[in-house]
Amino acid sequence: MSLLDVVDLDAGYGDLQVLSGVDLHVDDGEYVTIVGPNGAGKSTVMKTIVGIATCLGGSVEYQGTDISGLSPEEVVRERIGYVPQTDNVFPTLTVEENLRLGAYVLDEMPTDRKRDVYNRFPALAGRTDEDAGSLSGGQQQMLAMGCALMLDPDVLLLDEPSAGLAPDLVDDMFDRIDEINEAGTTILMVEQNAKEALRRCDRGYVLANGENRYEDDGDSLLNDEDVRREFLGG
Ligand SMILES: Nc1ncnc2c1ncn2[C@@H]1O[C@H](COP(=O)(O)OP(=O)(O)OP(=O)(O)O)[C@@H](O)[C@H]1O
Repeated sequence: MSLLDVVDLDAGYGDLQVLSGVDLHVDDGEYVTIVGPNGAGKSTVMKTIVGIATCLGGSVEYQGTDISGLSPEEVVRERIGYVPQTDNVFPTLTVEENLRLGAYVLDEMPTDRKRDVYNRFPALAGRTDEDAGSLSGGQQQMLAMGCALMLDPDVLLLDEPSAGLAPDLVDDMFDRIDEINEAGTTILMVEQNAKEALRRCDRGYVLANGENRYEDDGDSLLNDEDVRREFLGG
């Protein structure tokens, strides 16, 4: 049993089926990435795990329990953190207010977690009372991750964390993700920046047309001639 098991998953939006028979697993402590072309269904895998997209068949199991019928709020209570690709902070609320909302399902604001988030992302610590919308793109992405980390998640789902960042910030973002994983949080990440994601992760999946195409450790996928030709631009 893995920490997270996606088994023969069919999923989509309403009647529209996007995923067909997707299998994926993430072990405790692992860093797993999903890559593939635009529209492959990568984000839909994440959205199905967190209860936003519709599971039409198969299952999502977390610590051996089927969670495919849970609402997004129930999934968060299972300590599955999720950072969507866009609109992942409230721009008119302050940094501090965003972090409080990250912990909204908890009965009490966890002060230790907040301190940990500020230690991890010092750029946020000096801007606690500023509106999230006034932060740079990179800082907003860090705040979005901070909100998810407020729950002390066992696993963090990251949907294209490098999207929209200036090139010099992309490496920094990947370094932060490495640090979060090294501190013990399991990572499942979707990335357009496929080469860098595969370099950083333990294992990767290539999805295309809503189906599994390749699965291997990151370096093997990076060095696989077919994967390179079909999906990594040679
Ligand atoms: N809310 C939605 N309602 C209906 N169809 C959707 C919705 N979100 C995504 N889709 C469709 O599902 C398919 C897969 O989209 P998805 O966002 O999962 O792909 P992706 O691999 O993450 O691509 P990208 O890299 O472009 O984000 C696409 O055809 C997309 O148009």
